[in-house]
Amino acid sequence: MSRSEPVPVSVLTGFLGAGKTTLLNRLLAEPALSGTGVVVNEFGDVGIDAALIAATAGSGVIELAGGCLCCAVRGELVDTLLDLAAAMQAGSTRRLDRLVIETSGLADPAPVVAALMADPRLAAAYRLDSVICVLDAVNGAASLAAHEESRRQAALADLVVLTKGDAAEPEARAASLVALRALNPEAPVLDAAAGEAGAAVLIPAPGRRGPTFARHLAAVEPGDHHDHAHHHGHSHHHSHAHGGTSLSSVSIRWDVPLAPGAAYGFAESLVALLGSRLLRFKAVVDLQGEPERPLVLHAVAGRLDGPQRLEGSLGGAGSRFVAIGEGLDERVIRDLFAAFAGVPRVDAPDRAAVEHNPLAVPNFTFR
Ligand SMILES: Nc1nc2c(ncn2[C@@H]2O[C@H](COP(=O)(O)OP(=O)(O)OP(=O)(O)O)[C@@H](O)[C@H]2O)c(=O)[nH]1
Repeated sequence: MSRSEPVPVSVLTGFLGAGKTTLLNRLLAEPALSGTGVVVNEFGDVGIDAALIAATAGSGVIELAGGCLCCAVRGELVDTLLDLAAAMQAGSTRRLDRLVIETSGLADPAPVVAALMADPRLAAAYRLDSVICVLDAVNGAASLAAHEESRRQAALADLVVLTKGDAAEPEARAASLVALRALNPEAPVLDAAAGEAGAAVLIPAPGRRGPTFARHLAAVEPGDHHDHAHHHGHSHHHSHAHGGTSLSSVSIRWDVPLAPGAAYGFAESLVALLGSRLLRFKAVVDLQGEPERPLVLHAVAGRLDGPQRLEGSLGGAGSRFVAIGEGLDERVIRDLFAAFAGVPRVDAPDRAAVEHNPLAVPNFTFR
């Protein structure tokens, strides 16, 4: 590809935990896709996906955490892409064959697509190739029914990759596809469980319909009462309010290596405490005595997946935990973590608990 030719871009979208990063890792391992760059966006304040992608594929990954690409960090995306284009042009960065932008699971992809198509500086350097939506065969129908973001992701897709077909009941898989078709009757569906989601996901077969201005820009029109606003709290907790529900994230960083039981126990307790209100939980954990094999934990839609391991250390960045859900109480989550991490917290609620506890030591008060 010549220096002046635009770099093809695929926007990889799909609801929280649908399997975007897992798919991307699989694609990046394909020899035909070795020249692929990645920009990954996360809702939580601490980035986890970049560590998972970098650890698996060893490719250059640019991380945009702390909000959704569609609003909170859209400006950062534009700046990042312009910087990358300038670096490729100057030859200080390897020329990419293609770029994948993995949006957060809560992002509306339409403004990202609009930025790529409408900004003349970006349009000169990049060419939007496809919008790929990852649809979870286990949780897809429920996500599409409950979340406007999920519906917009599905509606805008040129291509859908169905994930978790290996784990889904046939009824759940069929319901996900029916719900998809009601929103997007045309996009081809590749079934990852059937081995269909190879390099062709990013290198379109001749004849696969590409994105059109009209369709994408129509999807950007705010004609569907989509109310999308961010309210940033302090740096570890922010929310995403829309359509009457409020989703928020709580992020924890922890510098001291943890016992596997502490990390897993925290995750199990969080899932038990919050149930389906916990839309997503993910963690990379620096384990005591095993710095080269960090623990990876995922929960999706209130269900904890089996623990996984990374090969390679976290590079001194410490453990990171992110919970995303409805009505999260940051204080409760932090206290729960502290209990598993073995850190006593003598603060206001504990103090109240002891002072008002009928079993407390008589006349004991906090100073
Ligand atoms: N059984 C099964 N599990 C999968 C599949 N794809 C992903 N998962 C699991 O689903 C969980 C979430 O996967 P991710 O790839 O992190 O999902 P994501 O869409 O990137 O998540 P966010 O970026 O947080 O929205 C992990 O536990 C994965 O191992 C699949 O095809 N089959």
